Amino acid sequence: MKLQVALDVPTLDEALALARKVADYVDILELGTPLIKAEGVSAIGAIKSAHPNRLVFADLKTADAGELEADLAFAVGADLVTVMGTADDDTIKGAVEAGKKAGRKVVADMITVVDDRVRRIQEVSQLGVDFVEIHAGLDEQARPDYSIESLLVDGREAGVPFSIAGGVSVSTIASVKEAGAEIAVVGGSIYSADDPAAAAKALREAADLPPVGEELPTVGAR
Ligand SMILES: O=C(CO)[C@H](O)[C@H](O)COP(=O)(O)O
Repeated sequence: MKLQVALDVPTLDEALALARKVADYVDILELGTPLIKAEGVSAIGAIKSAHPNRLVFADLKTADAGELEADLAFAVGADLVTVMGTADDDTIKGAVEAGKKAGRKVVADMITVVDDRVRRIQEVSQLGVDFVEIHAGLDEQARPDYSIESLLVDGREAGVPFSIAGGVSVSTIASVKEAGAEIAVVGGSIYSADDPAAAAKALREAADLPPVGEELPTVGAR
């Protein structure tokens, strides 16, 4: 399993500073959606230039014009982009097409509630995304009855490559790995910590992950 940090901070300067602190302990650096909205896609290139041997994940959460938006992010250095798992099938196919052209990866973000999430996960996988992010967003996490467990249940059942995002912490990351996730995505547990580097290191240790290598990590089915 790989560890992905979500740089959910509002400015590029803060994202660069946070990335610098945690880069030794994470495989993937994610530019959160608010950061991309605030700073534009050029921020993707800035993070990639600063960390060429880390995968850079652009959390575009594309809802329309899949090929166009993915093209924009790949052109400036994104290794992976997200498209909404509940977007129109043609939007997802467009993003997949952009991924094929660029030789980069496309992730379907399953953040939106759907009646049968496992079925939709399998459908988007068939549309060609590299993996799905089974995800409870910040608003869903804020509900008192929120538990990460339902994400893990669906991941186990879906039978396709997946990542998990939704308040992953040092106390849950081992269960994320045990469920078979390829990637654990961690935002708040790292960026809200007094010492983000120590938090990222502790997450790695809690999941018994090997040290981050010098090579660019590989993720996804192809
Ligand atoms: O995409 C996101 C919110 O939409 C977050 O980046 C993702 O949920 C990870 O952050 P956290 O660990 O705080 O949930």
